[in-house]
Amino acid sequence: MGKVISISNQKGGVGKTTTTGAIAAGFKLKGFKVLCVDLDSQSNLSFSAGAETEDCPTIYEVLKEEVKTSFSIQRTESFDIIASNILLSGIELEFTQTGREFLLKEALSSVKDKYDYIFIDTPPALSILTVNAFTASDYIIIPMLSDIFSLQGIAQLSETIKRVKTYCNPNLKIEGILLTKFNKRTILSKEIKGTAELIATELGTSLYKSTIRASVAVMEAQTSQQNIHQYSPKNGATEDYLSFVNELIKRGI
Ligand SMILES: Nc1ncnc2c1ncn2[C@@H]1O[C@H](COP(=O)(O)OP(=O)(O)OP(=O)(O)O)[C@@H](O)[C@H]1O
Repeated sequence: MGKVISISNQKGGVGKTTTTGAIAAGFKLKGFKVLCVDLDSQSNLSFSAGAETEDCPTIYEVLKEEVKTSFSIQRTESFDIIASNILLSGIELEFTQTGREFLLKEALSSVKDKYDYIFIDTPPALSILTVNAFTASDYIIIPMLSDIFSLQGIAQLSETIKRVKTYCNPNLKIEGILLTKFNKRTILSKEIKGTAELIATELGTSLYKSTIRASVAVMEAQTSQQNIHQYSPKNGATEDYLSFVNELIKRGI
């Protein structure tokens, strides 16, 4: 039975999509069966994996129960993926029925045993989509930018996780916090790590030993629709993501 892992932070641009794609491709490289679910209506993960987002079944049709989950899965070089579509942005108003928090969990139940890991890229908001992701997940990984503004909004994220644990998914666990675009060489880096450790403790989790450095190769790989491991295997950020995958495996995720 596949483990389900949400990559989440309601702040935009912190590296959720990049981290989802890089670790999913990293786990696949190690021989695991991997599925990604793009729950962000911007469809960046779908695009960067080279998946179709128009004229094909996406997570939108799956959540609306118009297609079977298995029919929406696309096979790409990087990993299998259920793509997203811009229509997802209107879902808050469309889905008003009781039990709407469980739609994704139910949709994934029929394909869970075909995969070792299912990674969910979540939108930059604490919407019904994020609640669906948390309800369907075993773990949450929180990517965080190495700046002081990252503190903002953590209380709301923590509150949402607590509510999902109480009402929808008591076994949900925050696996850890990952510092992204992190520059070890700056004078501020120690201070930022200290702050991130404090946030982690407050959330009842820990800061990962691995950090991800900034590199132009990340954006170049996404633009050329390749995963970072294919695009630039010797790049520093690629090495960082591989050590992160190894750290996750060591932690028994
Ligand atoms: N390690 C990195 N080095 C350089 N650029 C990066 C790195 N990680 C992410 N980026 C770039 O930063 C931008 C935001 O990253 P990403 O899309 O992964 O964040 P996000 O949290 O998913 O954003 P959103 O909230 O909008 O969905 C992208 O242009 C991405 O290419």
